[in-house]
Amino acid sequence: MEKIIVRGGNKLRGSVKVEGAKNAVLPVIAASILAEEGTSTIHEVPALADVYTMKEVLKNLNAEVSYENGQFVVDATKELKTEAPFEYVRKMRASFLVMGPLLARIGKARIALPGGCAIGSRPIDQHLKGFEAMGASVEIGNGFIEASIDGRLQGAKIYLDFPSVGATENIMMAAVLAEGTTILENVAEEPEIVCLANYLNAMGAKVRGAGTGVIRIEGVDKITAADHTVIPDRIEAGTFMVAAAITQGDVIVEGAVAEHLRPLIAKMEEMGVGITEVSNGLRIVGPEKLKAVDLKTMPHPGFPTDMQAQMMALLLQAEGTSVITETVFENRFMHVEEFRRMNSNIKIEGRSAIITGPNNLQGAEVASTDLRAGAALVIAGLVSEGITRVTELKHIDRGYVDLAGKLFALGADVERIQQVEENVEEAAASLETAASLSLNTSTN
Ligand SMILES: CC(=O)N[C@H]1[C@@H](OP(=O)(O)OP(=O)(O)OC[C@H]2O[C@@H](n3ccc(=O)[nH]c3=O)[C@H](O)[C@@H]2O)O[C@H](CO)[C@@H](O)[C@@H]1O
Ligand SMILES: C=C(OP(=O)(O)O)C(=O)O
Repeated sequence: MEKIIVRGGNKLRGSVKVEGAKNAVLPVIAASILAEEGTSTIHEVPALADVYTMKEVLKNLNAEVSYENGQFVVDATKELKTEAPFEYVRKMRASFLVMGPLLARIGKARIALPGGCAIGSRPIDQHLKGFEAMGASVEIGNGFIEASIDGRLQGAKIYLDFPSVGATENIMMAAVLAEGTTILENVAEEPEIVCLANYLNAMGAKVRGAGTGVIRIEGVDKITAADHTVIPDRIEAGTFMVAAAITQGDVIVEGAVAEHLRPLIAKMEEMGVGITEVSNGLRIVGPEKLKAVDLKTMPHPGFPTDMQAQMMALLLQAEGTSVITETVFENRFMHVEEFRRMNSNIKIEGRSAIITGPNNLQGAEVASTDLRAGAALVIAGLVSEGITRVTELKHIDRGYVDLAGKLFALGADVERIQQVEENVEEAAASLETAASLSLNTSTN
């Protein structure tokens, strides 16, 4: 079984470069299949498990794809197939983002129903409401969602009940080839939405208002491939900012865009962390003592849910009582049990976690429950007494390129190892898992 082993106590120093954003690149790759003509080259594409899954989804749809040295090249000019099987959607919900482009381009899509995951039930009703408003008929059966339209989608006025990131992206991609104008209200305003809109516009779409609460899309007759560079990953940047702060370190996070990180910067500054903009990113200086703060996760520009677990690790070290309220996902406190194994004082009351600190954290064997939880446990290990062993690294690999290696380069005592099992039962269980993993990933 692979583990990340952390021995706490080292202060982080130096520079770390962030990758292109996972949550921007996945919709951008999905959008690339809108192009009936030409080849798109997408730059700054991080080598993440999710990117390889998306590559398989596109290949399965009959697009020609290559991915080398951070460049993802897509030629989707051949006739596309309509189906994304459960094999992919199960590994990564973002596979569902090909539904909008397929409907727009070929009028039909059959995608496996995503189902729930560790952080919540994650329905897709808002995506479907958008497609139906544009004239598509949607049917659910046998674990699949089938959407189709005779002729072209029709522009429509659509109000989202919640500013869902995925629904905003999926509907936006469908609307670029619709007949007439689509007005999308109460949409997500995340930087990743702006990144997608910029790519769509480079391909000849007419999308206005991305980054605000209302997006207006004038349908066009044809989309042509284009080159695009993905924005830096604000969540990876935030993860290193927290790692620097918790160790009283002094780190430059290269590529961090302050504008994308306002809510995190504000909260970390309230805690006493020194943050300054420098020419190539952000410099983070961790204080000797951290102050407790309250925070609530919200859609952008509110505090990002994807930074909640990492901030919990930081708040464990703060003096006093902090309250974290998770409003975006109903079940995103799975890491609390793992933090408790590291000797921390956290109470859960409904959607809030009440943290009393500072905690005298102790190393333990803990499991990543999702990608951000995994990163947060590694961060907690950086200031724990003794050795922390983090397992279930497949989650971390969905969202971080070489997390252990990058922390090591900053001076942390961190390594990723393949541990030989100590007894026969464990070895057998591990072999079984490895066999099923290799079956699941054999297409990657
Ligand atoms: C690949 C990607 O970009 N993932 C991000 C994206 O996920 P994702 O796009 O799945 O997140 P959404 O913004 O859609 O989900 C937010 C909330 O809305 C609910 N909802 C969503 C759609 C819908 O049709 N109905 C509905 O009720 C979800 O269950 C959830 O409670 O945004 C999340 C919220 O910032 C981030 O945590 C994820 O990292
Ligand atoms: C929850 C996340 O991603 P996804 O929506 O891909 O599961 C995340 O990036 O923290």
